[in-house]
Amino acid sequence: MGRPFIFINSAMSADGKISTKERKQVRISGDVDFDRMDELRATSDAIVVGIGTVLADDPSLTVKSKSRRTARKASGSDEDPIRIVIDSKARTPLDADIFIKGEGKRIIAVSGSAPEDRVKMLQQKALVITAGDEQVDLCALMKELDSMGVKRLMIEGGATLNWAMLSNGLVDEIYSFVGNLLIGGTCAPTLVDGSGFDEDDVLKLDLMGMEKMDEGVLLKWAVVNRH
Ligand SMILES: NC(=O)C1=CN([C@@H]2O[C@H](COP(=O)(O)OP(=O)(O)OC[C@H]3O[C@@H](n4cnc5c(N)ncnc54)[C@H](O)[C@@H]3O)[C@@H](O)[C@H]2O)C=CC1
Ligand SMILES: Nc1nc(O)c(N)c(N[C@@H]2O[C@H](COP(=O)(O)O)[C@@H](O)[C@H]2O)n1
Repeated sequence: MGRPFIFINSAMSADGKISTKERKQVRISGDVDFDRMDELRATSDAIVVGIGTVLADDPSLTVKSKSRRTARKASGSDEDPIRIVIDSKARTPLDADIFIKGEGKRIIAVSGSAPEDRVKMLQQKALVITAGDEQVDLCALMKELDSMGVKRLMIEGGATLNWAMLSNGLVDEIYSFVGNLLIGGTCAPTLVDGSGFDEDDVLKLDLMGMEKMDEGVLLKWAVVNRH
């Protein structure tokens, strides 16, 4: 395939929102779903987020369970998967939690349009990969990650990155926890934002499974990619 197996994991409200209109993080998942997410992190080679998520949430993206961290270590891996930020203009703050918390490699994926001084600063903290001219070229990046040994890749959002990955045919499966709340707001991000598909071109999914979890439901979808 020339790229890793790629899945999106996300939590959304019953009306499809993944955070508020101010892009403030909301606890949508319950304990069981957060634990399922932790297992997905622990069994992935790398976790990817967009710069919008880093600026909004400052996530650490670490594996939370001590036993899972220990098991990863025992199998010769770092306690945390490689943590990757898609950041065309190299805006990741130098004091972001992904640099401070956990262990293992960090990658900042930038484009040719990133300011050189910012790239130099980030190189003190992470491996910086340049792919694409104005925006990160996600297809080229996925190929490069594959050649580095990343075979199982978890996408943790946000809405714009999810769109970019899906519209480039780069996603195999989506795991979406739907929580028992409404967030509302025309501008609140949804599972997939971006410019959207045309009517004749909508992306089809196959339902792989559904399960009641916490006070919501977990939906598992396979993406029917066109190529
Ligand atoms: N409930 C959940 O499961 C999750 C919710 N979120 C929420 O999502 C929101 C952030 O989502 P967004 O603002 O959409 O930001 P995002 O995290 O999707 O990052 C998008 C940014 O990535 C950059 N980028 C670089 N190369 C790109 C490319 N090739 N294609 C597209 N974008 C590229 C652009 O600067 C773009 O604005 C936050 O409010 C956060 O709380 C984020 C993760 C999980
Ligand atoms: N799966 C899930 N459920 C929720 O209810 C959420 N609010 C989120 N949010 C995302 O989780 C990330 C936080 O990671 P750390 O705890 O800092 O490791 C962050 O990206 C949130 O947007 N996810």
